Amino acid sequence: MSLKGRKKDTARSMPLEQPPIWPPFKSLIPSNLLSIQEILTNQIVTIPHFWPASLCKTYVSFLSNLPLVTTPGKPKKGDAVRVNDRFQIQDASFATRLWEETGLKDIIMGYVQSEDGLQLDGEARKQLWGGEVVGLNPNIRVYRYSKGQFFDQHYDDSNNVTVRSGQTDLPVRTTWTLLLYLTSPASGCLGGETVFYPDPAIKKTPSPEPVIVNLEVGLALLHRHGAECMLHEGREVVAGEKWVIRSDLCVKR
Ligand SMILES: O=C(O)CCC(=O)C(=O)O
Ligand SMILES: [Fe+2]
Repeated sequence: MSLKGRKKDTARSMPLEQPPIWPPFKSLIPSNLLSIQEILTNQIVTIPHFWPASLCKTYVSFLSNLPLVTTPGKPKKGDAVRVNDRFQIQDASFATRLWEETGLKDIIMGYVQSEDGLQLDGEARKQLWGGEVVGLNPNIRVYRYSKGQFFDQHYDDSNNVTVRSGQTDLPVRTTWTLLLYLTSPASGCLGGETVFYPDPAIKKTPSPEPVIVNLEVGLALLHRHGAECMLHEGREVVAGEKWVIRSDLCVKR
């Protein structure tokens, strides 16, 4: 499919809002016990148990009190249909905390590497993440999908943003989407799986089976976006509520 005319997940931001006072990251498991699981080569990985269930629960309670905004009825031309409630904030400080204080930086950068996960050397790591990773997109999005809500098929764009590094603002580019699931069937949420649709290896031949990522409390899902993004969707929630925190991996420009 050509890049033109693709349905996009646009993330128009509303700056000037005061960031929330996010709860502290309690009871995280040590980063050397986290692993990167490959779901689809070069496209989708997961980090199981990235957040413990207790922290996810704390966050769902906290996020429920934020001013979430329900999707405006009709999407703008070229935008995907997203039917959910969203809170969006430019919060460089939270993005840095999420990157540095949760073990994410350690495992993405390969400072720690568990035996049962994806093993990468420096070059392979750079190839996979699309450059030299420097942190997370300060554009933080929180989604709540109630029964009947979904995110229709779309592609995620790569964006040029800046991340704070010490005293300077670094020009960066987003390369992978980060989705952190806070709910799952274990917490009463049914449906809502994130589904990816691979293109056929040879044009005009049947497409491979979709890749379904099931919700798991505390699981982080990362998928490549931009020009090599796979068509994907958030399936309709059929019971309970699906809560997700979204950011993106950023590499140096
Ligand atoms: O909620 C999901 O499972 C998918 C979210 C998504 O595709 C997005 O944020 O761009
Ligand atoms: Fe997406």
